[in-house]
Amino acid sequence: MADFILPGDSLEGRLLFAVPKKGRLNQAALNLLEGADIQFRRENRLDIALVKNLPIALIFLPAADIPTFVGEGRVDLGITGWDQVQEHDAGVRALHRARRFSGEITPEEESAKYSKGSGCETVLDLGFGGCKLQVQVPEKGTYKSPKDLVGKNIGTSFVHLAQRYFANLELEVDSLKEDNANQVKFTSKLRTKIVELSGSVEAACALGVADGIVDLVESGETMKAAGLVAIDTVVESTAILIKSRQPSNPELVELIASRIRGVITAQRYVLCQYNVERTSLPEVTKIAPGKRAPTITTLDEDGWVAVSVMVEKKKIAPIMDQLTKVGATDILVLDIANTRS
Ligand SMILES: Nc1ncnc2c1ncn2[C@@H]1O[C@H](COP(=O)(O)OP(=O)(O)OP(=O)(O)O)[C@@H](O)[C@H]1O
Ligand SMILES: O=P(O)(O)OC[C@H]1O[C@H](OP(=O)(O)OP(=O)(O)O)[C@H](O)[C@@H]1O
Repeated sequence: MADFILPGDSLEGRLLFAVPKKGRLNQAALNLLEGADIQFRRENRLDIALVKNLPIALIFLPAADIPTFVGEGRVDLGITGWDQVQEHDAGVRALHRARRFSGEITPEEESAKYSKGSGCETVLDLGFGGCKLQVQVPEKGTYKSPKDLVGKNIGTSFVHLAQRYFANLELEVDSLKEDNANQVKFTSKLRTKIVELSGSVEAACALGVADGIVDLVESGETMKAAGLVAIDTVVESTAILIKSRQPSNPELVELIASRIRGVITAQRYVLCQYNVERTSLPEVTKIAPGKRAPTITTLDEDGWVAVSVMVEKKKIAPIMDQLTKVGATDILVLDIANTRS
C-alpha cells in the first residue's frame, strides 16, 4: 500500500467523505470513523473537517442529502441509510420520466438514464441504523389494507418512494397491467395525494393532515404511541457506505472500506479461546466453526490442544454452554479491537 501524501489546509487533493451531521446515524458513523483511525477536529458549526492523518475531508450533511452529493459525483464517499439512497433514486427516475413526458428527452434517452440509476454505488452494509419504511394507518380507523388508501392523503418525508408505491397500487387497483412494474406511467395522474412532511410524521393522522403515513419504524414505539399500525413495508433499510461512480482516489476508497469492514467485524465478533482433548475436535469445531476456521495449537499436555475461534457476540453464551458440555476447559472470551482479512 502506498503512503498517502497529505495535502495542505485546503480541499484540493482530498477525498470528500460525507457523514450524517445529526440524527440517528450520526453517532454510529462517528464511532466507525474513530475505529478506522480517521482523525479530525471539527470546528464549532463548521460542516467541513480536514482529516489529519489521511488526504480526506469530511463533509457533514443531513443523511437525506448525502445520496444527491455522492450520486452527482460532488462527494466521493458517504454514509447514509439505504432508504435515503432508494428515495433519491426514485426521485431521479421520476424526474427523467417527467422530462420524457414533456418531450424534453426521448424514451431511449430515458432508458439510458434509467439504467444508470442515481449514481450511488453501495460499497458496504454497515449493519447499524436498521429500520423499515412502513405504510401506517390509525389503529382504530377504517383503513385495513394499503388499497383502502388509494385516493386519500398520505403524509411522508419519503415523497418519491410513496409516489412510486401508490402509483403501483393504483395500477393494481385499476387493473392496468404493466410490463415492468417499476416503469410507472401515471405519476402525473396520481389520485393519492402525497403530503410532504419533514419530521414528526406520526402526528399527521391525529391532526387531520393525512389519512395514512409512510414513515420509518424501528422499535415500533413511536408508531404505537401515535395509535398507528403498520399495514405494509415499502423498504427495509440499514446504514450503508456508498461511493460515487468515479471517485477521485479509488485506492483510498478501498483503504477506507477495508478499515471500516475491519471495525464492523470486530464489533460483531469476540475471540473465544479454550483447551480441549484432540479427540473432541470434530465436536467442538461443529459447535463453533469460526469465521473461516479455528486456529489449533498443540499443548504441552499429551493429547490436548488450544483452540482460538471467532464467534458472533450474540451467540457466545449458548456456544460456551455447548463447548463446556463436550469437555472444553479454560474457556476465555476476549473483545476484538480491530480485524483485517
Ligand atoms: N428509529 C430509527 N432507528 C434506526 N434508524 C433510523 C431510525 N430512524 C431513522 N433511521 C435511519 O437514519 C436515517 C436518518 O434519519 P433521521 O430521522 O435521524 O435523520 P435526520 O432527519 O437527519 O435527523 P433528525 O430527525 O434528528 O432531524 C434514516 O434515513 C434511516 O436510515
Ligand atoms: O420505531 P421507533 O424506534 O419508535 O423509531 C421510529 C421513529 O424514529 C424516526 O424519527 P426520529 O425519532 O429520528 O425523529 P423525526 O420524527 O423528527 O424524524 C422515525 O421517523 C420514527 O418517527
